[in-house]
Amino acid sequence: MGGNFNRYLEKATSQLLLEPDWDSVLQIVDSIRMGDVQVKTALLGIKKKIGSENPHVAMFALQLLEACVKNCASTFHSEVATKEFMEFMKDQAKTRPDPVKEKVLELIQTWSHAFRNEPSYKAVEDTFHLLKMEGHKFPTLKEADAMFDAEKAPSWKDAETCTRCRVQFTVVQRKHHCRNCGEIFCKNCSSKTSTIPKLGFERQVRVCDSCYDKLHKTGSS
Ligand SMILES: O=P(O)(O)O[C@@H]1[C@H](O)[C@H](OP(=O)(O)O)[C@@H](O)[C@H](O)[C@H]1O
Ligand SMILES: [Zn+2]
Ligand SMILES: [Zn+2]
Repeated sequence: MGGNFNRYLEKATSQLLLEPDWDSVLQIVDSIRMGDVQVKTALLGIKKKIGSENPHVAMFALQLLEACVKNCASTFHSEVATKEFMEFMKDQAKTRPDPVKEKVLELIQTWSHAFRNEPSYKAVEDTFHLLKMEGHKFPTLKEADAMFDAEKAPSWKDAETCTRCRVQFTVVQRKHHCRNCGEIFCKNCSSKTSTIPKLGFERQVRVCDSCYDKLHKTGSS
């Protein structure tokens, strides 16, 4: 699978392109969402292309990064919102000429707005404020660009009894977690699986009975 990713990355950031190769971009987004390529590996590959001396390659890589942040949900966001990656983006903003510099500033501003309620993604906001303080000119924020689903999968709770039926966990009565609410359940109360696209789970993952009903409500309006 990784091989596919690299092939599409080369295609999506080829210096011969006159405009973005959106097919390859979508293939890359899919392979990240399906878990065919590790998020860390994908971001490392994109980062190398952003750092390319060739401004066309760098721009296509930034547009690819923008699409991945918009469509790959929280697993990808948490890799982008790290101090290391934001340090890299800050350096790009300070050392590259336009249009690369302008695109980097635009992305940092958009993400800072989109992640404004996510304390664990603070590195983005810190980078935005720092560059602002240094006097870098940011383009006008387009709210629409920041309206992607930045919802994060909930962290898993721990307890000694099932959240739903209160049965005591033992060496045979094992603990299980619902990926949608993060609560802890016995096997009986979490025997269903579901995809959870809004949290980036494209494959069937374990969910508790009430989350299953919420995710699959027939929408009886
Ligand atoms: O089977 P164990 O060795 O107890 O380990 C448990 C499984 O890994 C569960 O995965 P699952 O939710 O996919 O079942 C996880 O939710 C629990 O936290 C773990 O304690
Ligand atoms: Zn139970
Ligand atoms: Zn649940």
